[in-house]
Amino acid sequence: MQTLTPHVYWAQRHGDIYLRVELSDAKVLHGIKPMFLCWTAQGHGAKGDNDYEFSLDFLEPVKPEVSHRSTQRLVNVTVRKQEQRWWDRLTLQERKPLFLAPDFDRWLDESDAEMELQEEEKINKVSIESRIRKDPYLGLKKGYLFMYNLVQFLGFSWIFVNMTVRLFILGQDSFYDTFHTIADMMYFCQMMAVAEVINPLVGLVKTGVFPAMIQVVGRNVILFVIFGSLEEMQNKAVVFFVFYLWSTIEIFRYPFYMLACIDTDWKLLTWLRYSIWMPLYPLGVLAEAIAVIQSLPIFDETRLYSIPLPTVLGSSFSFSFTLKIYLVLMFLGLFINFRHLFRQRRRRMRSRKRKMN
Ligand SMILES: CCCCCCCCCCCCC[C@@H](O)CC(=O)SCCNC(=O)CCNC(=O)[C@H](O)C(C)(C)COP(=O)(O)OP(=O)(O)OC[C@H]1O[C@@H](n2cnc3c(N)ncnc32)[C@H](O)[C@@H]1OP(=O)(O)O
Repeated sequence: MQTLTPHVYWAQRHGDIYLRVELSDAKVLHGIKPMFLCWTAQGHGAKGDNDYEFSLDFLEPVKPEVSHRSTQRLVNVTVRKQEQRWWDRLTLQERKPLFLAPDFDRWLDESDAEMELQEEEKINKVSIESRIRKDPYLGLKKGYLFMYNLVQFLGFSWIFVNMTVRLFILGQDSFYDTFHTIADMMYFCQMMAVAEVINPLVGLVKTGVFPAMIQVVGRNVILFVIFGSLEEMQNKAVVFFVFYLWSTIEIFRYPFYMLACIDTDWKLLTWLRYSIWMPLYPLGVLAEAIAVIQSLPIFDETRLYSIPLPTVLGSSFSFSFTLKIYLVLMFLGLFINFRHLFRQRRRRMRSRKRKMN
């Protein structure tokens, strides 16, 4: 038996490549690399029973999984593009291989394929919406989330505006009594923020519980344990930076969520929600780390939260040791949440790009 090349017909969509190979009773083997497909089969083609083979150097990378569907007359091969993009041609080399021809049964030009994509998206949206509509408590859930976000937005806006005005009027002096003017409102907002761990837990919002837990536990340790329980920390400038960094993101995040509750999306607000965390988050963690470091000697001196030990093991177990471990956890938490937010941003921006197309 000699190895022959079968006739291959191709067409594309934004996400897929369709290949139709004219072979019957084919037993297929294939190998695929990011930009290369090697396809071999034993089957019945134009020249009878033979080994058939072809290879393609793709114009752009494709995914490693290939799906085959053999019928009595032909083999349909679907290859997924790595990026959802229209290709100018199938192969890397400009000259089309002789065995390859357009599959006019499936052929669409770019604008028709876009229309097909939009139709599919519309159908998906309708089916998702009809599934959602089945939830009898949806209105109640959205109402609760809207009110929660509104209250948080008002709280953090009060904090942000108050601190900004005081900064303009008092300059650096405002740093030192931030805690006494802002703490009550911050206590209120951060206690409410515990709901952000509960919401995904009970399925009210579709996001991970762990990132929210890191965020809420992380902030509340700083607020209640470091600032709240040590008077010596309360008139330090670091309180200003921690509170200012926290409230800056929240005056964008909560209105973004409020709009999401009423299925509205403002481009600039979405961009701000998914972008300004990039400088703010590391700065926030840095400010929090400075607060923890400044509190270590105070905990050592006051022995607050120290655990008394039997005399053979020393006098007591200082809370500052726990805080040193916590410092390491903070940077681990920063890494986990930075990655989470980065993924959320990419997902959001990608879905926006698709909507615009
Ligand atoms: C287990 C305990 C371990 C303890 C370890 C302690 C380690 C300590 C580490 C400390 C690090 C914390 C540092 C931090 O305090 C510093 C700062 O905050 S500095 C200031 C800058 N900070 C930020 O930018 C972070 C802001 N916070 C957040 O973004 C969130 O809290 C976070 C959990 C990090 C991410 O939020 P989420 O996962 O919810 O992502 P999305 O916003 O994209 O939302 C996903 C979808 O859910 C919908 N959603 C979410 N919440 C709501 C809501 N309240 N109302 C309505 N809808 C909501 C949202 O619309 C998205 O929907 P869709 O998918 O349809 O777009």
